[in-house]
Amino acid sequence: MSSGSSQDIRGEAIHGTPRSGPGSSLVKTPAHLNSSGLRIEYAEGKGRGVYACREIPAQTLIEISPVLLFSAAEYEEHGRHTVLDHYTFVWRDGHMALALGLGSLFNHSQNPNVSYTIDPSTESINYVTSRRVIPDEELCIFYGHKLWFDPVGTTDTMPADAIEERDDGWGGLSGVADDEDDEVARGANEPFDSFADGDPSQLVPEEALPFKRLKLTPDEEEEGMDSVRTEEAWVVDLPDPRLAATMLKWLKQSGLDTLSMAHLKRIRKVDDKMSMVLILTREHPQPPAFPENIVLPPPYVLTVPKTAALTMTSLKLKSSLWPTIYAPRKRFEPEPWSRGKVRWACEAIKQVIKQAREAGDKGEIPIAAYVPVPYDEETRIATHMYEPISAHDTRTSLCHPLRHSIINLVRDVGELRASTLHPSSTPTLPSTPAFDTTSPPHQLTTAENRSVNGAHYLLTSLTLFTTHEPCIMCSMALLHSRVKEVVYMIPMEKTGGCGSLTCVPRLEGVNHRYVVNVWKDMGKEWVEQNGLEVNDACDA
Ligand SMILES: C[S@@+](CC[C@H](N)C(=O)[O-])C[C@H]1O[C@@H](n2cnc3c(N)ncnc32)[C@H](O)[C@@H]1O
Repeated sequence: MSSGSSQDIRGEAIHGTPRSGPGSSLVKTPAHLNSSGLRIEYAEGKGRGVYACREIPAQTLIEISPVLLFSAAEYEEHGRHTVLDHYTFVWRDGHMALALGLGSLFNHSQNPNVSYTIDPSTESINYVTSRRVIPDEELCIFYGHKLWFDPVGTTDTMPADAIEERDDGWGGLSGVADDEDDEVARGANEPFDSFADGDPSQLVPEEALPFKRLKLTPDEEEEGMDSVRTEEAWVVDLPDPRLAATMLKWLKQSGLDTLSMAHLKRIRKVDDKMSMVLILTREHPQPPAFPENIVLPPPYVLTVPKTAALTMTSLKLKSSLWPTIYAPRKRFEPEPWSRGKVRWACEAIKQVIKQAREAGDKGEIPIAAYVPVPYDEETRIATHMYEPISAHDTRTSLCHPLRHSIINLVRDVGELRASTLHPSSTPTLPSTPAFDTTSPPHQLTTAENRSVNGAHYLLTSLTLFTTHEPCIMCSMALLHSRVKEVVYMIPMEKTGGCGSLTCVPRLEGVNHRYVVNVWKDMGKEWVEQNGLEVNDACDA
């Protein structure tokens, strides 16, 4: 597993000296209490292995193994000269790791039925089935191409390049998918059907989802003074504490009591000295003028925190500038997904790919977007979405640089919903091509306008799937549309507004944030084979 060169030790173990390494079959295998229906058994020519006692659906979390970490030096000096060399692999920061529990007993297969992700925060590895596993089937992971033993198993045909590079230890496991990296699961041959069976109400563990959710809010918040965000405000000293009530009343009446300072306490008391923060200088560049009956010293500018304190440490730091409100935020807790909902997403992804391919066949840029009928009944009723809607890119056919699939779709969905509320208001829906330039739009009456109330561009509560990452323009349009969630497949390094170039819903100050889910990386080859490759400068 390690990248050491202790061939002799490996050789001894592989060829089976009892108790000297993996593969000794002189000892009975222990029972295992793992509740996922796994057992340990000898696997012909491989030593112990992990087997399924019953059928296990795809994407089931079957084991969480804590790991023991060794420093690189400790490992180099001791570990690698022992049998541990068969079991340890490269972790992060140069550490070596030994999986406890069942983790060290999964054998290698070229066609694995189990994938794994490391979780550095709990120093553990999660093992998830990448396809349906039948009773008594051996559960195997993929160690990588550089093996240090001769793999056993009919399907384990070694690629030539792997044979050449064989003595590199458990290099493959150094490629364990790290949840901070993108890879979610292996077994990419069945990318969209792994959830086809199993209980639809069963919740899917985060690491088994076929997409990765982008974090929209930072976890760490201002734990050092240099990271505290500040701005300037007008402050006045109150020589007489009784003036505080009069001033508060005046602030309210004069409209200076704005929400932008809700994170600050109005009054600061240091020893006997009382001061009051009045207004941010960006909102009021000049010092506010007090009414004649209130006699106070002139206001002065002071640096104050820009936001509330999320942690006790930041409260202490911020309050040293000005008393600040403590408002611990719930960490970003993503909504759990059930197998049924993942299945729904897989179907939507298949649809959007189909639409994009068809667009490509017609000579358009092969990018499409799709809003399926919402998964749950409640949202279907609330949104009036009983038909899926899709749109593709029409920049080529309409010779118009703004006809991106998402812009087309936002308009189509919005208009469909507006027409559901007011059938007379939008007579030509959904429009294909998405921008019908021939028929003039119906002019809404004032009353219609009021009750449609933005429904003609709103995607509130809906999930939008797109083949390619939305560009910044489209990401902004999605923000205005109040879409709930966006799922995309192909990141757009040069133009993407949902994680690549920037992440619009993560920007400070935006008044709506939508969830962004990035489908697991299908690889460049897959993109090419499916006709979804677009010019680097193109965006969705
Ligand atoms: C992490 S251990 C796996 C558990 C091991 N079979 C045991 O009994 O402890 C890795 C070792 O298992 C053996 N092994 C794993 N997969 C194998 C395979 N496909 N064919 C042959 N040996 C295998 C090799 O000896 C390897 O060094």
